[in-house]
Amino acid sequence: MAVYTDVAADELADFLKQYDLGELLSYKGIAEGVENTNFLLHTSQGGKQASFILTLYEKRVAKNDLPFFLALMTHLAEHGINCPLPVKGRDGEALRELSGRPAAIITFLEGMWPRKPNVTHCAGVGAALAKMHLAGANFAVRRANALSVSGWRPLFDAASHRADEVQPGLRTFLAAELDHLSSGIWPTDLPEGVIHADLFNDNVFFLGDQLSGIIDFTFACNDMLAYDVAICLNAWCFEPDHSFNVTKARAFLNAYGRLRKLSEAEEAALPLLARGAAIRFLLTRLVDWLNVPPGALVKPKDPLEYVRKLRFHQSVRSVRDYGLMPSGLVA
Ligand SMILES: Nc1ncnc2c1ncn2[C@@H]1O[C@H](COP(=O)(O)OP(=O)(O)O)[C@@H](O)[C@H]1O
Ligand SMILES: N[C@@H](CCOP(=O)(O)O)C(=O)O
Repeated sequence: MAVYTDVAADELADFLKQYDLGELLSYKGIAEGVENTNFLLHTSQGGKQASFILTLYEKRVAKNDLPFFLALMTHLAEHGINCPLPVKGRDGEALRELSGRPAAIITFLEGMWPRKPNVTHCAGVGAALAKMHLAGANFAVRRANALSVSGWRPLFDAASHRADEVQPGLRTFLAAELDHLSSGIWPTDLPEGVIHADLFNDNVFFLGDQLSGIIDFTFACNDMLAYDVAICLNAWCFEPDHSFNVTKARAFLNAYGRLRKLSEAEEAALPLLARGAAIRFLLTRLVDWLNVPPGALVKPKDPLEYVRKLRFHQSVRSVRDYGLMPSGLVA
């Protein structure tokens, strides 16, 4: 997250009167993340201190989708996933408005996101992702993925005229990849369900090496479960020098597969899905890189990291390159 919208102390104190959370002791903007405005709140009630996260939903979040995200967190928490819970006001509502933005308070999750993910972290994420997919199976509310194939072209159109400022040749590289991925080869018949769609290391908390919870459901939607796996391969299994770490990938995929086995079709589609996931994050990063709002407290993420990842996936021939023996083959 980041801080795009400022909230004055008296405005926040008034806002909190709608909740049973006690008195506001302090609050501060959180500089991490890029999508929404987040504040850490400390309140005091009956001599006890408590912490909460206040989110003001910004640019990429459609107001109509907010009930989906809030209901999903509640559903997942009720089905054994450690994730934040929306806090309801005295009127029973979790979603309201603050400083002209849709806003919600969620519970604070203990833990730290790993700055340097190791193999154990990757295995923890694989298990947590599979558990989330299973827990989401009977969630009735639906939300289409606005950032799947048909959502990539508008991002490209918004940024392509300046892409070569970021790296010479980037525009042509992106155009060719987009044409390839939108040429009718994107899978349509793989198992679907609720996906997180942004399970990066800054959205997964650990206490030591033990995964303690997952946050940030503002891209969650219904899509192919294997696409979520592909997003995590991108987010967790590359080194800071952008080389692919097959040991991390194997740990991640095996931990996932122990709880939810990938079908042969899902395995076969993984290189393609990983290319799609790479271009999706490349494009949103590129748009953000070129459009930092003046005065915003935000550190845009490097789009070029995803050029290198995408080139790697382009060279992948089968799931073996991700460290897995394809199902159906004897080891
Ligand atoms: N429920 C939570 N508990 C503890 N910290 C949180 C929680 N939600 C967000 N944070 C903190 O805020 C940061 C940004 O949150 P995130 O949801 O990723 O932002 P964004 O809405 O921009 O995607 C996280 O990296 C974490 O440090
Ligand atoms: N994970 C995305 C950025 C959006 O996620 P946030 O949780 O950091 O706000 C990326 O790495 O491009």
